[in-house]
This record gives sequence, structure tokens and C-alpha cells, in this order.
Amino acid sequence: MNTDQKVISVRNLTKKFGAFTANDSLSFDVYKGEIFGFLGANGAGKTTAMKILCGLSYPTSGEIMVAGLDVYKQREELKKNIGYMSQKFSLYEDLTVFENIRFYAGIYGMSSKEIKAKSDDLLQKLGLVHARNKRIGELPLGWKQKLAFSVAIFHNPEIVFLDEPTGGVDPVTRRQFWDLIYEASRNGITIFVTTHYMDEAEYCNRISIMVDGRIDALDTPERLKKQFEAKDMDEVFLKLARKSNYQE
Ligand SMILES: Nc1ncnc2c1ncn2[C@@H]1O[C@H](COP(=O)(O)OP(=O)(O)OP(=O)(O)O)[C@@H](O)[C@H]1O
Repeated sequence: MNTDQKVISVRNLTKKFGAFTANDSLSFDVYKGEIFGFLGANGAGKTTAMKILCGLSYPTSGEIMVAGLDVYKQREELKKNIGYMSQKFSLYEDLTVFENIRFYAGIYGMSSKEIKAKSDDLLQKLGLVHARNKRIGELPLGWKQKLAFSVAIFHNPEIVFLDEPTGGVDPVTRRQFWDLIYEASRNGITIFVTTHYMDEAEYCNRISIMVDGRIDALDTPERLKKQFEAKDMDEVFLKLARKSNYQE
């Protein structure tokens, strides 16, 4: 993590749906190569904020720079500099492994030659050479997720946004998925990840915890545990949730 280089800068991000405030004046920075965990209970406002950072939705107000680009004014350019993967929107089940890679890489403007060379390397690395011409629908979920992540960073974006990327897979496969995340981070790609798994929260460099549209805590897992006198992130999370219930 390089704190000299901000790749995400958010100041007073507010998003309203009518009278309801889904994101209430969020401010934070994320640095190059950082693994930044974006946590919160269901409905806290994570997806709403992430969509804005990806240029998929407009904020009501706030100043938001991602990869040095203004998310209001430079949306098209922004899309070339980021990757996105979610549990819900992923690979095409009816296309083969290679067809999926070619499709997504094509969208990002990579040449056929580049796609061929890079996909051979990728399939080798993932141990999926034998599955090159298999339909995605035939692969186990864990493999799909590893491939979906690799496809999301295939064009070497500055940042990759991961929305609950490991939902529904076992702890061993999740751990393997995180090895890919660490590798991407070592290569300078910034990771912005939402998760409901507290073991994954511990793997992040820093974590923000959102409660009812506001960021209530933001620090390294170690410092958060100290601050909340908690033995693990589960306990930090519970203590924050309780605090918010008492305030209501
Ligand atoms: N288009 C919309 N119109 C009105 N309300 C919305 C809209 N999108 C989201 N919301 C509301 O904003 C709040 C935050 O939703 P959001 O999806 O951002 O939460 P989340 O933290 O991502 O939750 P989850 O973990 O369940 O995905 C919720 O109360 C949701 O009902």
C-alpha cells in the first residue's frame, strides 16, 4: 500500500432516493495497491456507494475521484480504468471459458493477439488449460469466481471493485480466491471489496464499516479490534450494530 498515491478520493458523498438517504456524507481515501474492505449490514448502503464509484449511478452530491477521474464528468474513461465483479453479474454460462475471456477483453479494446497470449498464460496459472473449451455452466462455483476475478483484471485496471465476490463458496476455495486478490494487490491493483464474511475482513489492509448510510468506523483490522476491545472482527461488527440500535 502506497499512501502517497490516492486512487479513490471521496468527499461528502450523499445519495438520496426521494426522502431516504442511502449514503450520508461519506468521506474516505483509498491508496494504490490497498485492499480496502467495505463492510456493513444488509441495506447499509454499500452497493449504492459502489455503483457511484464505478460510474453506474450519479450521487446526489459530493466530490468523487476514481483513478484520477471525476465520476460525474469522465464516466466513459473511468470504465476503462476499473474492473468490476459481483456474485450476481458474472460470466456467461452458455459461453466457453475462452469465449468469456475473449468477450470481456474485447470490450476493453484488447487486440486478438494480446487476448490469445494473455489467456493462455491465465489458463495455465489457474490450472484451467483443460477447461478452455468447456461451457462456464459446467464449472464448479469456486472456479467460476476465480475466473470471473481474473477476467475483471485482465485489462490491468487501476482498481477492481468486488461486490461479495465469494458468496456461497467454502472456506478453502475462499482462501484460494484471496491468494489471487493478494497477487493483484502486489501488482499494484487496488482492491475495493464488500463482504459479509468476517474472516475475509481480517485479510484487508483497512476496513470501513457502514451503519445506516454512514461510515461509523474506518481503520486497519488490528486497530479496530483494539479500539472496540474486541477479539475479532465479528465482535467489532456486533458492538457497532448494538451502538447504533441504542441510538435509535
Ligand atoms: N433505486 C433505489 N430506490 C430506492 N431505494 C433504494 C434504491 N436502491 C437502494 N435503495 C435503498 O437504499 C438502502 C441501501 O441499499 P444498498 O443496496 O446500497 O445496501 P447494501 O449495504 O449494499 O446491502 P446488501 O448487503 O443487502 O447488498 C436500502 O434501504 C435500499 O432499500
